[in-house]
Amino acid sequence: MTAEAVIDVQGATAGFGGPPVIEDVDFRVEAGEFVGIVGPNGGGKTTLLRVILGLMPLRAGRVRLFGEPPGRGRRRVGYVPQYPRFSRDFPVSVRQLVLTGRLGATRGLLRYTGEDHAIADQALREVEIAGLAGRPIAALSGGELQRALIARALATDPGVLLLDEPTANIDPRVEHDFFELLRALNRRITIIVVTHDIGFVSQYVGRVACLNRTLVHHGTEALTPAVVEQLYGHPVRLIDHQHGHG
Ligand SMILES: Nc1ncnc2c1ncn2[C@@H]1O[C@H](COP(=O)(O)OP(=O)(O)OP(=O)(O)O)[C@@H](O)[C@H]1O
Repeated sequence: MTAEAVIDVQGATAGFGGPPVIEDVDFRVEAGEFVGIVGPNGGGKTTLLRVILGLMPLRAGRVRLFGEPPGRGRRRVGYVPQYPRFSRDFPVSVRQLVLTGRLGATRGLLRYTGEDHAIADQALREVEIAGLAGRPIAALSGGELQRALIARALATDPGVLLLDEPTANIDPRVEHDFFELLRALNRRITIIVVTHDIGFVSQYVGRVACLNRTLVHHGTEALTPAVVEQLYGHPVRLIDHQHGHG
């Protein structure tokens, strides 16, 4: 018997009343993998993440997270959404933001424990922004805020990290550092990252899943221009950003 998958999506179809946004998607992720999900705007990437988390009903198919229905399994997912649900001007420090990752574990008690603080500090060290712990989140760069959000997700002690477009507001030089960080985190945790950036991500991840309503490609073999053309409907250059902008 094979080890239980972290994520097991079978034949998933979902949408918003009109035609399905994702259709008959099979998507399986094993423990320890680093998987990229790419695809055009509106291709259904965020929808697939929401289906995985049980935040959107399925019209057909089945989802298991750590072998459980998503409503139960999602407690073990560190989700970093595309647009954080708080205002950047909200007057909290980086440490306070990361500590909110412990709220699920405090079981409604209004005080964080010493252990919560230790876990939050460790998460800040792991994403290499311990020096920014006392800074208001309003005073962070886009890249620093992303690291703070990942630290918050890590503070929940997750079994998998799910990141939706984490590099959307990051310039290519910082993006390289950011993916290096994800690569380092992947030594101990399964990571799934949604991105537009097809050329860049394939240098880092072990596997790329290409989603444009259906899963166009889902393998370990390198992306070919033909697959990319099928995905976007037109040829796309696979640009290596490291040698792009100066
Ligand atoms: N709440 C909603 N009601 C109706 N349609 C929606 C809703 N949310 C998303 N959609 C539609 O579903 C489709 C897929 O959206 P989704 O956000 O999953 O795509 P995506 O691949 O993540 O796109 P992007 O790369 O632009 O973030 C889009 O056509 C979008 O307009």
